[in-house]
Amino acid sequence: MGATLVEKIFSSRCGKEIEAGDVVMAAVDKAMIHDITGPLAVQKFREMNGNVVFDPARIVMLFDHQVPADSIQAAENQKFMREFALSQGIHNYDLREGVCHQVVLEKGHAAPGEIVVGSDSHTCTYGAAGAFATGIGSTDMGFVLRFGALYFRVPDSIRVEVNGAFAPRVGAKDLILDIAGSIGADGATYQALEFTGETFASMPMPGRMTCANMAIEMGAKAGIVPPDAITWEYLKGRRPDVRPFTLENDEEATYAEWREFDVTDLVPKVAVPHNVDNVVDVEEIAGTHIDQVFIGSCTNGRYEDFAEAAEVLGNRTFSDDVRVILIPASRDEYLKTLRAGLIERFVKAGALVEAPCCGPCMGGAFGLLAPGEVSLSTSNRNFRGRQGSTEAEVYLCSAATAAASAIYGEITDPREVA
Ligand SMILES: CC(C)[C@H](C(=O)O)[C@@H](O)C(=O)O
Ligand code: SF4
Repeated sequence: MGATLVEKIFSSRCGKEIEAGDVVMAAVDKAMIHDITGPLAVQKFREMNGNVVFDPARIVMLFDHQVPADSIQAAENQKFMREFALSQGIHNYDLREGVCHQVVLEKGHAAPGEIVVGSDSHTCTYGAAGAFATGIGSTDMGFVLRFGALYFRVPDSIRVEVNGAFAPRVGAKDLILDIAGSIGADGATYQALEFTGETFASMPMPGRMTCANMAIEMGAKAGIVPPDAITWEYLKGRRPDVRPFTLENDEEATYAEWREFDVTDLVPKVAVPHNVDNVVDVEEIAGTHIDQVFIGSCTNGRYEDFAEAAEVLGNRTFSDDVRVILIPASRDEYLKTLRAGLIERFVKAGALVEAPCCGPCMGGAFGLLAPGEVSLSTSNRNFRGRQGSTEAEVYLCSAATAAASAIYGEITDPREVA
């Protein structure tokens, strides 16, 4: 019998043949905690009589949701977490690097075949690097901090096969919105999405991250892209301890479903309020007035997103009627964007460029919307209240669509901006 990628990973980690549906105790390679969920996980760890963490080198701690601290409570949480890291000898911790998921990948904390957990739902992003990565709750994380392992019910997989080449100004975000629209916000609950086909095989890492990131928006436990030359190239220098090896699904693997997409005729897509699977072609809602544009987050806050936004912007400026907030997802991405001269261009065009953090993505630190306001955002969630008032609206799109719309103050098809 053949195995899916996820079954292969669990079989290899558990040292015996594992099938979807099996419940196994598996060791984790890395565990990620952040400023918001970390304190509760530490509390749970202590309640389990935790004194010393299982392995400080396998814990990654990052601050991103409320940085710099935006309230006394946030400052207290961060102080508490810093002290915990120091007392436990956790040195993979940083207060300045940026959005946790981007930083985990950049620092090589996730590699093919590894099992990585994080106390954040978008931990599934690391499937872009061929890892089985999933978000867990704080009680589970307390257990992981203590024992370095966790019970998993091995998910079955939906094979998402994508073929064709993208048209100009159409890319990974449009694809994953299209997939979310078709699978539905709960269409992959407790399953894994295995992203295959020629489109993924030629997709650079940033696009793979965007797609794996949004697996959870369909309810999936994980999203995974089979590791290939692109993955190994990305890991070069980040993971000197890992040598390339083959990790692929078997021809005869059993999938819960097999879905096929072709991007040849794909057009820019937008998820309209208030659900991620309310997906329409941009032209259907072109002209919708917007108050704020956010380009950033673990979904689309990478240099490539800003480069595309800059291409669309050209020598224009952003509309005076729109607050344009741009936040590179990490210091590395910020520096790349800075060195390319894009930050200066964006600032001159009227944007606010902030230091790496989650920003307005979940209506946390800043960039909140007033009742009746409309946001166009490159992030991953648009439910009511996500970016401020429950009476506000959030639309989700690619960086190209966000930039085009920011120029005109209304939702605009990026293909129309010559
Ligand atoms: C704060 C955290 C628990 C949350 C998550 O788990 O995803 C956040 O990152 C989000 O995107 O909503
Ligand atoms: S950028 Fe948004 S989705 Fe990503 S971790 Fe931060 S709040 Fe969650």
